[in-house]
Amino acid sequence: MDKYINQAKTLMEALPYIKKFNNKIVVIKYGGSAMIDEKLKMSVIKDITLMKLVGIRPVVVHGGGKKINEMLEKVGKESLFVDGLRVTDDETMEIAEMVLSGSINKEIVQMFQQQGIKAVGISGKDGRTILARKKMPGGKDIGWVGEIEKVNPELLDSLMNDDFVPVVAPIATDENNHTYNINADYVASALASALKAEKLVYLTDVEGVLRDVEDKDSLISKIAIDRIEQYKEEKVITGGMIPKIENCKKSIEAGVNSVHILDGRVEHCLLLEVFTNSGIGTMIYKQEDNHGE
Ligand SMILES: Nc1ncnc2c1ncn2[C@@H]1O[C@H](COP(=O)(O)OP(=O)(O)O)[C@@H](O)[C@H]1O
Ligand SMILES: CC(=O)N[C@@H](CCC(=O)OP(=O)(O)O)C(=O)O
Repeated sequence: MDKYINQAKTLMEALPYIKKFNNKIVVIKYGGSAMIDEKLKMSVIKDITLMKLVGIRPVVVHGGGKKINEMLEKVGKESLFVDGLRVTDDETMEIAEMVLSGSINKEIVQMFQQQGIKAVGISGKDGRTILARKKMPGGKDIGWVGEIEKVNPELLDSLMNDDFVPVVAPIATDENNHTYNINADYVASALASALKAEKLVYLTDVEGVLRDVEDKDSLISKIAIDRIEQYKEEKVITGGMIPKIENCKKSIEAGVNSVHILDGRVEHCLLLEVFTNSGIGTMIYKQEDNHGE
């Protein structure tokens, strides 16, 4: 009996959130480092399924950096990164596209379909959803790494209007049809901004932004966007966290209501974040909100 009372209580707690998010777009960036095993992957998909069933419009952007590293290792290639971005030569580009658009994208679509949810997998190439140009971080040439020039949300809108969950791989083309590898954190942020999403959630393999990466108890639960540069200079934020946090800032500035970095390895982290008051992970906010840190 107690079990049912508790379930009813949980449902009552979630109801205002269900209403608040009805028909709103939530962009979920599912990072490769949080794709650990089948059980955990399915648990993320089930949470997104539930969000969809209560009327939220989820858009999934996935990464797959870890799997690309594994495939490169198989062909004897080392993975090199500059500020969290993969140095992408011709061969790396080919492998990255095969892994992201071919393998991971279709696996996620298949998992949604197993849950009875309509899903379509695309990359930024499809419907010219993402137009890219070459990115040169600090003037450095790191190969076929793209910067997002423009998002055309037409295809995503029609998929959502037809009740599909769009699943997006972070690959795009430029005007000359060159293929680019784009860090999925940038894609998630650009789509969230273009779609005027209510929420952008990054699922990764850490509790959130940590003051000390080695100490999981050093979580910074709230970060004002004007503190980000300082954290970068102090080397609190390094590697794969750089693209994530820079993009959180961009989305907040573009009007996305809230941006969160969560540990995708925690079961039901998405439900906890979306449907309860007790947020987990790190929330990025605008200075004037005066949330305090
Ligand atoms: N201050 C920080 N707090 C948490 N993680 C950090 C921080 N600075 C760097 N990182 C690194 O960022 C990684 C997450 O980025 P990344 O590996 O690219 O994940 P994803 O595949 O989810 O995009 C963490 O595993 C951690 O090693
Ligand atoms: C340019 C660049 O860095 N592209 C990324 C794309 C995949 C990605 O972003 O995967 P995660 O989200 O799992 O890190 C890469 O090649 O790893």
